[in-house]
Amino acid sequence: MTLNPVSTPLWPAPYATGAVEATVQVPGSKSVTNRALVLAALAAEPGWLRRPLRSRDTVLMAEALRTLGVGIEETVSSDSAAPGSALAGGGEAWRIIPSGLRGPATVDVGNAGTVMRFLPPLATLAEGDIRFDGDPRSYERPLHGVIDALRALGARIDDDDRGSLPMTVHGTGSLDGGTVEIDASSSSQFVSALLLSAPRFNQGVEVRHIGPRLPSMPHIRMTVDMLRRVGAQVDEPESGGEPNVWRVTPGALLGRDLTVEPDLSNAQPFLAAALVTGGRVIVPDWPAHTTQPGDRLREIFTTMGGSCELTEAGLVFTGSGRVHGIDVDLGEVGELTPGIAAVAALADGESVLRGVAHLRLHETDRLAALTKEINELGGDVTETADGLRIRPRPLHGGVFHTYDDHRMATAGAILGLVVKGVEIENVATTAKTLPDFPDLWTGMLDGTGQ
Ligand SMILES: O=C(O)C1=C[C@@H](OP(=O)(O)O)[C@@H](O)[C@H](O)C1
Ligand SMILES: C=C(OP(=O)(O)O)C(=O)O
Repeated sequence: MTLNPVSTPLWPAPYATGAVEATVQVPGSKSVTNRALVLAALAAEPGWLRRPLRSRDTVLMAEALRTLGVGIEETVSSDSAAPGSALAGGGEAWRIIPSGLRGPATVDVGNAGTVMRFLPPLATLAEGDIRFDGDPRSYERPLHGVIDALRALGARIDDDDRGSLPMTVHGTGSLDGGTVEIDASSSSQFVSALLLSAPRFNQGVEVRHIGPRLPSMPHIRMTVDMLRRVGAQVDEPESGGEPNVWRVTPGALLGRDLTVEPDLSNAQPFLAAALVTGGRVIVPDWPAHTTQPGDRLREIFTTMGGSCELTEAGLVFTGSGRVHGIDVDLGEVGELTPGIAAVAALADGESVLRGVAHLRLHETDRLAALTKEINELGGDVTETADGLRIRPRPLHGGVFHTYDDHRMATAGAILGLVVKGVEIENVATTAKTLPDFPDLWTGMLDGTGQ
């Protein structure tokens, strides 16, 4: 793929004049919010979603479900909070009222992997034609695993033999389901997509992953965990099942009252700020137990020189003033790669990031984009077959292009904290999962930024 930097407004990344000391309330998880919306839409009764993430990806998901007939009411008042819940006293909640899914409809997936992969299985349960379209990049992102699997399970899909978007699912109101083999080595979301709607397939589903290694296992665990919480019966490898095989039994889903955890992958730049400036950042409401891949940051950023403690106040992450290189397989936590690469470029030794070849098909080709942009600031990054080799060099200011990738923008902001004169092109792309990023970032730096 060729990377074509575009010219959009430049955001001067704030430079930290000292150690960052801040408490940062991180908005809700994209991955949890979008799974919860799908499960609530498929439930047999209404449910609540509290502290949902409101970002481009989740609003696209909510809009798509509304287009298919699901009621999603937004409330921003203390009345919406369950007594004693984290929101009592104010906050935002969505009430989700399932109804018969119906077309014809057009779903805009934007560039949201969760929308383009999780909704086609649900669309097979709608009556009528559901057309899927999205950003130009969505045409390039892999979808064949979902399309081929749904066809094998009884669906009719018209994609002009592309195996990608745009496409139309000819929904008939039900899907046979059954056993299907897929190669999910390019995206774990293929597996999650099939499992999430499977309780509503006539025979449920048995998904057998037959390809090489499967990325992002914590996200598949999240899918299984959230399915079980709404009453689905799931057999999976990690509770004694066959390796690479997941089974979901058909059955009705419960409408639940769920409070969304902070997005731990979006906590990454803030923790990185403490690491690279030798400061301290507290992220309130860090869950003690979670399936989110961002929880691995506690270990990864500790290896890279920080230390952390889970306290009543949240996760307290402290930098030591030293940043170390790391040799790590990020296959399970690929979405953390851009932020880790940025920190690695500021370390005292070389880093090797492995197991993330599939990032070439994320929002942009992240391996190419990180290599190009860090090197243009004076860095020494090379692509390997499955990741990056990063040799820290003294960096200088310049424009950091983002290629419509929210995690490129936050990676550039991390560099800008300690490298004067970094300008982020199109910081607004952070709206994909964290529209508040520029404000949260400058707020974090009150007193230590310039
Ligand atoms: O299921 C999910 O919510 C996600 C799974 C992962 O996708 P891949 O397995 O395609 O990397 C991850 O990178 C993405 O940000 C979110
Ligand atoms: C890969 C990502 O997103 P998506 O859900 O679009 O795959 C990401 O958020 O890093």
